[in-house]
Amino acid sequence: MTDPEELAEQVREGDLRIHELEDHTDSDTAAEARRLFVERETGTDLETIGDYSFPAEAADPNIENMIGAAQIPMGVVGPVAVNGAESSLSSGTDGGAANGEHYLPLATTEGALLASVNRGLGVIRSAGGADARITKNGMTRAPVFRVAGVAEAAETVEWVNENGDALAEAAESTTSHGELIDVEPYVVGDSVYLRFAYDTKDAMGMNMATIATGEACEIVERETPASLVALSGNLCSDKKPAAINAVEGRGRSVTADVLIPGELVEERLHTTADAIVEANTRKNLTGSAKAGSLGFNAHAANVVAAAFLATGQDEAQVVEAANTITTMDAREREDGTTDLYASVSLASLEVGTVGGGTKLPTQSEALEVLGLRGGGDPAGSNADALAEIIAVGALAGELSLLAALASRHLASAHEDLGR
Ligand SMILES: CC(C)(COP(=O)([O-])OP(=O)([O-])OC[C@H]1O[C@@H](n2cnc3c(N)ncnc32)[C@H](O)[C@@H]1OP(=O)([O-])[O-])[C@@H](O)C(=O)NCCC(=O)NCCSC(=O)C[C@@](C)(O)CC(=O)[O-]
Ligand SMILES: NC(=O)C1=CN([C@@H]2O[C@H](COP(=O)(O)OP(=O)(O)OC[C@H]3O[C@@H](n4cnc5c(N)ncnc54)[C@H](OP(=O)(O)O)[C@@H]3O)[C@@H](O)[C@H]2O)C=CC1
Repeated sequence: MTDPEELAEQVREGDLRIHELEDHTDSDTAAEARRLFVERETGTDLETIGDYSFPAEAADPNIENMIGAAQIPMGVVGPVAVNGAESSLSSGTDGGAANGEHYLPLATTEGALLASVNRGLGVIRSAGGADARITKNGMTRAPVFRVAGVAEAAETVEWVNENGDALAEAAESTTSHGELIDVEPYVVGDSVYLRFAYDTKDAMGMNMATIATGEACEIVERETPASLVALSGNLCSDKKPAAINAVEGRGRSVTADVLIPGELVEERLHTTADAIVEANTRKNLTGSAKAGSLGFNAHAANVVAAAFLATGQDEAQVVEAANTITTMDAREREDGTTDLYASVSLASLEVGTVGGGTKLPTQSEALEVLGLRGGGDPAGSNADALAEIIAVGALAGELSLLAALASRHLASAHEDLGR
């Protein structure tokens, strides 16, 4: 059937359920029929929501009950200058995945954000670029098992610790890319949690890790007294603020840093290294500690969220992906002037360049702008590079916002650009 009016009427009369439309027609007609139904039920006009530019079929793996698309303005900042081949702060270190200059697409509704990140990136470029490195990589899934008590818990943990190879064989039988890196057991009374960590290469890897862990759980149940209660037991920890991700990492743990000459701070950020350091200490460190914050930064979430929306990452993971500690340090030079050392460390940045939302047409174009669409060579290098570039973007945002605060420009900037 191809008449959206007729299909909408069938939904209204209860002859068809709203999610069954794709069983009777193509994806675009189904979305149109659903839109017509919703328009009539709610007395609305959904013309703009319905005005999307990609075939609805392309979004079949990404959404159910589709009626159209939410359009978020997308801009570009940069270039982001990343010194992947050689460190600018020390010698003889291994290279990073991203190297050179990359334009970074960001999608947001917050005026002044791109201007701010752009300013920070300009300063980083003038300072010779930032270093960025992945220091840990592992996407986690932690099922919870029931045991009778502590004796069975210990028996289960012992078996797991001695049978890593059997667990890896089972888990890796479900994927040609994923590799099981580690299984960390945790016991709480009669519950056993096994935190599986995978190298998921260029995929963010949550489907991959979940499917692989499901397979490994079957052996755990067969070989130990443990009985699976839930494939995710929240020690993973996915889409919740959690200290375990901040400490142990999840996805990519990535750090970026830069040394900015004092005169550049004064010229381009209208303040001094000392003033930025004081703002960082009193705001991002002491203020965050007093607030009981999990992150110790100003607005890393702004860059992470905008990059996630632009490049098709799972937006709910901004919860942990933005978990960042920002440090700023004044480094005195022999001539008596003071440079600014600045860093961000994102503990659990979950990103991919294949799978999930990265395949959607606009998101895939945004990854193309970065030169990072699809799988990397070697596998995993594109997702590593994306993580490093986002980290440098976050560093730029921290620098610019802290400078605006130190020079008392935040309110005026948002009066000018954000209203
Ligand atoms: C707004 C600026 C940058 C002005 O800063 P400025 O130094 O007066 O700007 P400028 O006109 O001299 O330009 C400097 C550079 O900024 C960039 N720039 C400048 N304007 C634009 C523009 N229209 N579009 C794109 N880029 C722009 C651009 O790179 C430019 O260099 P150029 O290319 O000209 O050589 C500065 O005041 C600033 O960064 N303010 C901070 C704003 C900010 O960071 N907002 C973030 C959101 S705040 C928030 O969400 C979280 C919060 C605050 O609640 C968290 C917390 O609690 O801390
Ligand atoms: N299931 C869950 O519990 C959760 C799911 N999600 C959703 O999961 C999705 C992301 O899962 P994810 O596993 O990343 O993606 P997909 O499920 O889209 O799978 C991506 C697949 O791409 C294949 N692939 C091809 N080239 C590469 C490469 N270079 N590197 C890595 N893999 C490659 C892999 O296949 P193969 O494995 O065969 O090698 C991989 O499994 C998102 O849509 C997200 O919203 C989010 C949170 C929880």
